[in-house]
Amino acid sequence: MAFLEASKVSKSYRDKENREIVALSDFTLSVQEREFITIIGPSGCGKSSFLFLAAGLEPLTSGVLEFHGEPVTGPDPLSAMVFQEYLLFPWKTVQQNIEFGPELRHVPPDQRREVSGNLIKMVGLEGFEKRYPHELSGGMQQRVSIARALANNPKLILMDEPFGALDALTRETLQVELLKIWQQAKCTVLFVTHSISEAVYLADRVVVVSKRPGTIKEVVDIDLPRPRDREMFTSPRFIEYERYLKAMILDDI
Ligand SMILES: Nc1ncnc2c1ncn2[C@@H]1O[C@H](COP(=O)(O)OP(=O)(O)OP(=O)(O)O)[C@@H](O)[C@H]1O
Repeated sequence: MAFLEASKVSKSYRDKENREIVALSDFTLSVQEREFITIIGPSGCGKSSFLFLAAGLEPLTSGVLEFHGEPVTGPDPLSAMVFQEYLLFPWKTVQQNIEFGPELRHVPPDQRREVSGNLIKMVGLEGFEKRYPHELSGGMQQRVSIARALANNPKLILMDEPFGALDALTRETLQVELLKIWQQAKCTVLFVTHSISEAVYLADRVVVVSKRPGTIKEVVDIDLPRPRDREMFTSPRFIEYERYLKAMILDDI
């Protein structure tokens, strides 16, 4: 049994004139535990919609979607979402933002402190515990968002263009760190991106979604060794994956 199983999932919305917009159709994907999956496709093809369905934040229109063997019917404490906008509480410090989830779950203060201390180390924010979000760069705020998501010890992390708003260098640094965090946290990641190189660099498998209504065009295994390093970006195999994926997306626009 797959860890996350989508079988013939479809999702429709209604626009203001009550016309149906089919965002996803016949979307079938099996994700295994601890896989790193990236999802790419043309703008508006339903990538974010799929994450929202998997997070239980939107109901499906038809099909079957199961997470750890149970139908997804609403938010699950074993999954967490990270968005492009950092969505931190501006009135809370780094530490308080990270401890928010455990606090809601009535985890005692000393245990919460331990959890946030470990995560602050993991995401490289030591020394910034008492800072407020407005005192941090975009990259640091996104580190806090990732730590906050991890604070509930999720098994599945759904990331919607998390590095989309960051400058190129910060983005590269966070890609490297995310892979380390993923390996340490032993979780499964579904990661939506518009960047083909980011998709290849991070993934075990890249899911290519067709233009709307989004359906899976192809799932490409990324046969590059781990741990990944930046040198790979210029390797012939990496460039070949990029070229192949780009052609597939351009073919659809
Ligand atoms: N809440 C909503 N109500 C109505 N239509 C919606 C809603 N959410 C998404 N849509 C529509 O569904 C389609 C798929 O949107 P979605 O955001 O999932 O695509 P995407 O591939 O993530 O796009 P992008 O790459 O531009 O972020 C789009 O046409 C979008 O306008």
